[in-house]
Amino acid sequence: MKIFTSKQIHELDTFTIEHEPVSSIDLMERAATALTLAITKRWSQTTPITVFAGPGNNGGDALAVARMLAEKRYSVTVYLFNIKNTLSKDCQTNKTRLQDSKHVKSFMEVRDEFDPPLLTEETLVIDGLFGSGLNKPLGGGFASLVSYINASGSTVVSIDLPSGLMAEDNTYNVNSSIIRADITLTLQMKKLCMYFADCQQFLGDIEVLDINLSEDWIKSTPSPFTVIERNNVVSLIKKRNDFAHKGTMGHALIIAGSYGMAGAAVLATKACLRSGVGKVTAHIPDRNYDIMQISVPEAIVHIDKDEYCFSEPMDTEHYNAVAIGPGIGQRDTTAVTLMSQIRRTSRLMVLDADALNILGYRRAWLQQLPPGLVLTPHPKEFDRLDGSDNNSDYGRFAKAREMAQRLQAYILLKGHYSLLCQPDGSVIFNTTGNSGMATAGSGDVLTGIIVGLMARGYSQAEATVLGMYLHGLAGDIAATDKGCESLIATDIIDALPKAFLSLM
Ligand SMILES: NC(=O)C1=CN([C@@H]2O[C@H](COP(=O)(O)OP(=O)(O)OC[C@H]3O[C@@H](n4cnc5c(N)ncnc54)[C@H](O)[C@@H]3O)[C@@H](O)[C@H]2O)[C@H](O)CC1
Ligand SMILES: [K+]
Repeated sequence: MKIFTSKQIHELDTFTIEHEPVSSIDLMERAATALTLAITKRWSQTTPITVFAGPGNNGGDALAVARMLAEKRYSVTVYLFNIKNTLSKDCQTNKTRLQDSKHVKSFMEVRDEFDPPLLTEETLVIDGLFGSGLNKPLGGGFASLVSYINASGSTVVSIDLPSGLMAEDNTYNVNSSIIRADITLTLQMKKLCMYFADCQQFLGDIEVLDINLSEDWIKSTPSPFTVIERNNVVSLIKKRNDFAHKGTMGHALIIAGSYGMAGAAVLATKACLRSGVGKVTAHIPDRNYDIMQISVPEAIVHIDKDEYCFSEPMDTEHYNAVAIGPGIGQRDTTAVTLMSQIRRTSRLMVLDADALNILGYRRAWLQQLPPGLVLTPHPKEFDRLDGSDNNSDYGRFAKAREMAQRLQAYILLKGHYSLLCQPDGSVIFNTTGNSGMATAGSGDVLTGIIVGLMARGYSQAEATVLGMYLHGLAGDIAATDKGCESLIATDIIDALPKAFLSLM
């Protein structure tokens, strides 16, 4: 599924109007009908409703919804903000239609002074001030109105977007000038901002309302941003050959776990074994030998000459893919060894956790990275790699996208909607996973899955897409049994078989 920018959605609108064909006022009526249905499904006629409409088409939608609700005998009070004395054409038409309707309890057009009405916890506020046409953060009277609505305790339904929220980049927005909706009824498709964690506080629950915008346009218009769907993942899965043996199913090498961090190596290795690969070798310091042998009897264990940490690069020719990082620590010896290991490895490689921290603290080394690496940072690790802090989620997304192009790397940025930035500038958002997966070791499991899939014969792009989807799906399956609060990384590994099976 593609994600389009607000500019593109506007083009989609225009295309639909020309080619369906449908007049723009009838398209607005269609949107309002869907919005009204979504509201009447949830609230009965006894709910007092206050509608705030802006001067553009978001306001036009709101006025049409107000009329439809009033005609269904809801008690509706409407404020239309027309400060500049210009309404969009369809907003103007809907203003006239509303004034002609006999059922609206009260309608007021605000030109300058405005005394906000009493809003109580019983009131349902319909927020149609601004949608995808917002071009800068709200200020002045609109910002005050937004703060007033937010403080009212009323339930708020936002049309298309919470007013004040930009459809894409909210880096420089002002939180207090954005509506905090309980429900956002968004038209046709989710906007880019809806995939970022720092925007969730404004969006509430999101329902996407289909208003039948042109499928031809949607199919034929490219977008660098997409959302993984189940069928994309199912089509990636490789069938196992009936004559397969462990020698033909790939051999993964995992360099992980310094002294005191054996668990990271154990988790990555176990997850890797559950990912369909033939063999897994774990390279660990001597002190962790017994732990690994006992915890994962299926693994081959290769011991570092150092008792405590990763200190000597390995010959990787016998392996199909290599993962480096979970729990390796950040000692200077390990840092130097990491770089020589990267330089001498020609196999597909995933770098995670401490491998990324090492690079984050020695950013000049980034220039020496070969193309084609998979990097799996969480937000903090990415900020270190990028040498910045306080990134907004949009900012981090934009920088990760740029970095993936510059380094020709696959950067999987972990989060609620994990996203994969590819060397060609495309970005794929994941939709599986839950808050229970924000737990120690969860990332080590993901690394194990990805290296297993790469060793098994998947490309970097296939392994990261399939890996992040499976990891989230296994987390979702585990959460149905363990709940988000109690979920631990091992539960994700234990649910991997069911996750795989559900895709077969
Ligand atoms: N394809 C669809 O999804 C459909 C969407 N519809 C609705 O239309 C709006 C977008 O309408 P548009 O007129 O383009 O923009 P807005 O109503 O969001 O606002 C435009 C209005 O606001 C002024 N403005 C912009 N920024 C600011 C600001 N910071 N402060 C004050 N004023 C501002 C701008 O100058 C304009 O006057 C979409 O969200 C849907 O709700 C259609 O109805 C159906 C198809
Ligand atoms: K809105």
